[in-house]
Amino acid sequence: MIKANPRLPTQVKLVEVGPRDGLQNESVAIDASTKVELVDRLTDAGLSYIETGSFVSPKWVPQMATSSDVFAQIRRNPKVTYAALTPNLQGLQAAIAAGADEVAIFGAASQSFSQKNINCSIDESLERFHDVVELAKQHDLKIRGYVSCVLGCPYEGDIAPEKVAEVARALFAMGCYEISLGDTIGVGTPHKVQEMLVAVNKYIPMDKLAVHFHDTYGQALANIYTALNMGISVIDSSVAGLGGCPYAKGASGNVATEDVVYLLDGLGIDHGINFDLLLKAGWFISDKLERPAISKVSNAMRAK
Ligand SMILES: CC(C)(COP(=O)([O-])OP(=O)([O-])OC[C@H]1O[C@@H](n2cnc3c(N)ncnc32)[C@H](O)[C@@H]1OP(=O)([O-])[O-])[C@@H](O)C(=O)NCCC(=O)NCCSC(=O)C[C@@](C)(O)CC(=O)[O-]
Repeated sequence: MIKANPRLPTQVKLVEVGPRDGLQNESVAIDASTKVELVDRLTDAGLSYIETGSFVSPKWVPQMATSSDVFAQIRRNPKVTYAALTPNLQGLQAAIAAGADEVAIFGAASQSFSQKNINCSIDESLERFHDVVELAKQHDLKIRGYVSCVLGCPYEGDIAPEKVAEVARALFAMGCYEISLGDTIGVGTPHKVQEMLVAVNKYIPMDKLAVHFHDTYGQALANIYTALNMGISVIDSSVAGLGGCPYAKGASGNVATEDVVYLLDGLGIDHGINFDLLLKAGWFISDKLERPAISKVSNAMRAK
């Protein structure tokens, strides 16, 4: 028996982004009750962190307009964190009213993506986030930070690792307890991931970083394996591989939670997920969307 690689973590936390990142780009309106059932199923499957919705402008992302209803109707497990994305004070106030356990602010390492996604420059976004963080702290809410386009931008192409490090550092200094590094358009490959993580790690310890890969070019699992080997132990993923960003044309879904769990099982890394219930949650939402999951593992298991 080959010994486990000592550099790999023994335990990984999965941040389930399916109900938010996964569904935000769906063009057909999905009713709140379907989203609620998805979140409840993910809770039952053992996910400890579920990004349940976002409080953004309904004109910009109509699919998330039902987030308050979803938060009101989910069956909460006190051990689970039900989180929401909040771009500004208005969003934060709505998230507080809805009872979100945690919030996330989301910036970008690309000037053009920042403008398209949240209608302001990177510097303006950091100023805005500062106010959000201050109010969240007053409410004892933990804040997660996202940096998008860490390995490429749909408008600008390559992004310098130093730029990613600069934005991540600013969010961390502001008070985000963890920074999730997003390959929004899924163009990254392992060496680029390494370079980017080394740059960010100059300012932020690995145990305060998470990775958020989209699988557009089929590189997500290779990138995750690279990140695990570098000491990352928090991974964002989306049940059934749902997802795509409305402001990143051609970007496909997040890496599927099912695929990540299968990888972790093969590496002997603990994750706390009930694989069978996770698969069923993925099949539930895939049936609702009337298409197969974007997950090789999910589809292979369903075909058995
Ligand atoms: C940031 C804004 C609001 C700026 O949008 P804006 O138009 O500049 O905002 P504004 O402050 O000028 O307000 C304009 C209108 O929006 C309303 N408004 C203003 N704020 C809110 C709010 N929070 N909730 C509800 N409504 C809001 C506000 O009330 C007003 O309404 P009106 O008077 O015209 O009727 C807009 O650009 C927006 O909502 N963007 C969100 C885009 C988004 O959600 N993108 C997807 C998430 S990011 C992502 O997926 C990437 C990630 C995180 O997963 C990681 C990765 O993969 O890289």
